[in-house]
Amino acid sequence: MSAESDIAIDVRGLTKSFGAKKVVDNFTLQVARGHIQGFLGPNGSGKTTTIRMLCGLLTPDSGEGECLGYDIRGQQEEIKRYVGYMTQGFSLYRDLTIRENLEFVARVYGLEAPEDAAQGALERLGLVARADQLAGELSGGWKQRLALGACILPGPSLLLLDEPTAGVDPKARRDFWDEIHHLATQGLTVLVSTHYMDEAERCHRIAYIANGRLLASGTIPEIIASANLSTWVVTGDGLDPLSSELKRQPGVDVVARFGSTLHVGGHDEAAMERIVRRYSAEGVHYWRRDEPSLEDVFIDLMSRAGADQ
Ligand SMILES: Nc1ncnc2c1ncn2[C@@H]1O[C@H](COP(=O)(O)OP(=O)(O)OP(=O)(O)O)[C@@H](O)[C@H]1O
Repeated sequence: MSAESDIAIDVRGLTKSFGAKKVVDNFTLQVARGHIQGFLGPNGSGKTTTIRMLCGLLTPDSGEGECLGYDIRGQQEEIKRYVGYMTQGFSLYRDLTIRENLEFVARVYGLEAPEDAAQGALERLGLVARADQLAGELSGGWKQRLALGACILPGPSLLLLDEPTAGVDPKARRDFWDEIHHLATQGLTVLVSTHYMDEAERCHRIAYIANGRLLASGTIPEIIASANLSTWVVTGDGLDPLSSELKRQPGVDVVARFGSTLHVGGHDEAAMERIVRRYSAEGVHYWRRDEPSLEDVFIDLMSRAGADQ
């Protein structure tokens, strides 16, 4: 890193349009070194576009900032040297073995001893026993792990991971996240986009965007507190008709089904209490006050933003 700053990402007012559509709108974020920053938002909300601006692959229409102390507008080459970017479409050569893939990537990066670098990555990722297996034969979870291994080969200071675990099974996702935490304890900063709530909960801080706008940012308790949502958990029979009915009630902002429960929330606490009293009196359902979950808050943010998902 060029500057001895504790801040790895520091961007202000990033804005980007494609044609007439403003895809990222006045995006501001700071990420401390060694932190895992989660990046969430509905499909098409501008996460990939933001990530591409952070690493110098795309120039913002307006806004400014530094990544690893380098100017995102003028020092793109320096940024690329110290950033590992795992794109959504990250692909490996299916017909090459795992070792050959890693050696190939090491050569592309111009590393001095590609064989040694590949061997180091194999050991670090627990892939030594599979080194001679074709990458095309790996399960989804191992493929992503290999992709992560390729990203960290040149020793980046910052990892930008764009939905790295999409479509990967829960066990493999947990393993992948153990690896991310391991890398962060070694001083790497990680910004990772995801749609999974359990992954969001493993981040130090979260940023949530919809329609290109940053709607919430902070630790999970901070985001939950700032949502100011009074939430009840409802159980009992006939939750689907109840859900449809509640969605039409003024004062109810969130109605979401979670397994055999319904989460119901609103910003107007008095209005919510009136609704709860009325429905509780019917004696059909059991209403219990609870803290809003992170997912409740995101559902609320999304509906308020009018995001189409
Ligand atoms: N090069 C481009 N030209 C035109 N439109 C683009 C381009 N890149 C992205 N877009 C549009 O910008 C919007 C935001 O896309 P982006 O990929 O940044 O969202 P995202 O949050 O990463 O979505 P997802 O979660 O689906 O990956 C989308 O409507 C997309 O179609």
